[in-house]
Amino acid sequence: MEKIENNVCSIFIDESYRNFTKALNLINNTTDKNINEIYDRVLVISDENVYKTQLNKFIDLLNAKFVSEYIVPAGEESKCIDTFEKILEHGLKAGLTRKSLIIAVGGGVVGDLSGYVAASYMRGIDFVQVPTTLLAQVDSSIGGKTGINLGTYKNVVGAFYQPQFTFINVSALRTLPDSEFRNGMSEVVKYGFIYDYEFINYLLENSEDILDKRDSALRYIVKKCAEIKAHVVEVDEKEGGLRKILNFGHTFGHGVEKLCHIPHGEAVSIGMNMAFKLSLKINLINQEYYDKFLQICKKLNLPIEFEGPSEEEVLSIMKTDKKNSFSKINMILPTEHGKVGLFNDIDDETILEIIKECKNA
Ligand SMILES: O=C(O)C(=O)C[C@@H](O)[C@H](O)[C@H](O)COP(=O)(O)O
Repeated sequence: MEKIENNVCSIFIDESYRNFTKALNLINNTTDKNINEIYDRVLVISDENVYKTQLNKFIDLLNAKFVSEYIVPAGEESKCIDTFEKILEHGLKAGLTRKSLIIAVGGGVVGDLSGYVAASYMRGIDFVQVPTTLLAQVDSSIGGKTGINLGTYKNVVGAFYQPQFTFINVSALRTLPDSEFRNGMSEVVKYGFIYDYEFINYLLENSEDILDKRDSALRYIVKKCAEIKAHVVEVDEKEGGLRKILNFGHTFGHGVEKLCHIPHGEAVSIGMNMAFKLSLKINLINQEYYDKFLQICKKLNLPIEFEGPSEEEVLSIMKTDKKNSFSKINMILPTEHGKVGLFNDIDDETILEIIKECKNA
């Protein structure tokens, strides 16, 4: 088991769930304690897909006496006020106290939702992230962004609330459907373009091993992304500055995600394409750099175009992004190899043109 630790994040990376209790003890400065000697009750929140494939294995290894489960339907629709309220009620009925623990076992939806339940229940109880998808392992389970959606407003209700730790079992990725794996690859690629351009070369050179889900490649990419994310979050936990770079691809992406009902990661690669095209148009980058982006998307089968809504509809969703201020859309755009910058002075006409160019006619 490897550990990544800084002043804000604690992350364990392993190949099974066997060392979960060891990680729990390490974080609590105890040795060999059963989970119910540390927490009076445990609530495991998960979704239907994980329930079918992995949850029993995880709960058996937990060896807890006082444990209950709450299973939500798989999909973004579960990240809503209704499910949030039902889980809180379940927590009360199950007798969860301030000395109880919530464990989120699943993808980004389960992690975001469970984290917000933990942040709100009795004004905050401990929680642990156990991400089972690539997207959750490299991104959403790290950094303490928790929350739910409100209608078309994504993640608009929530809190920065750090998990006690994130426990990543990389082998959970082996059984991940290809579409779900691709969903996470967009966020993986994002790290190369915002922070570590060498990583893009690694991804290009090892794309076959990655797509075949070879152990060493999976472990390398999960560790690399977790290290970058943990560092960014340590420098800027509440997104006052540096952390904004993680939004690369998301401002455009959230627009198409909502309107086209496509998975988050797919929307992010389409959103990164829009950001690249815009950078090219306003001469922040050259064609060669954009071609590199196109090359990696092709190698890893990441979508770069959307179908359906008009450019005006996409723009109107972009205008509801919670990162906007003073009526300006804040956008993260590529500026040089492995670097991005924040821009908020792009006029609507230019944005509309770019959205149109990314529409599959
Ligand atoms: O952790 C962050 O900070 C990120 O921005 C990571 C994003 O990849 C992630 O999708 C996040 O959930 C989007 O955050 P939001 O602030 O737009 O809700």
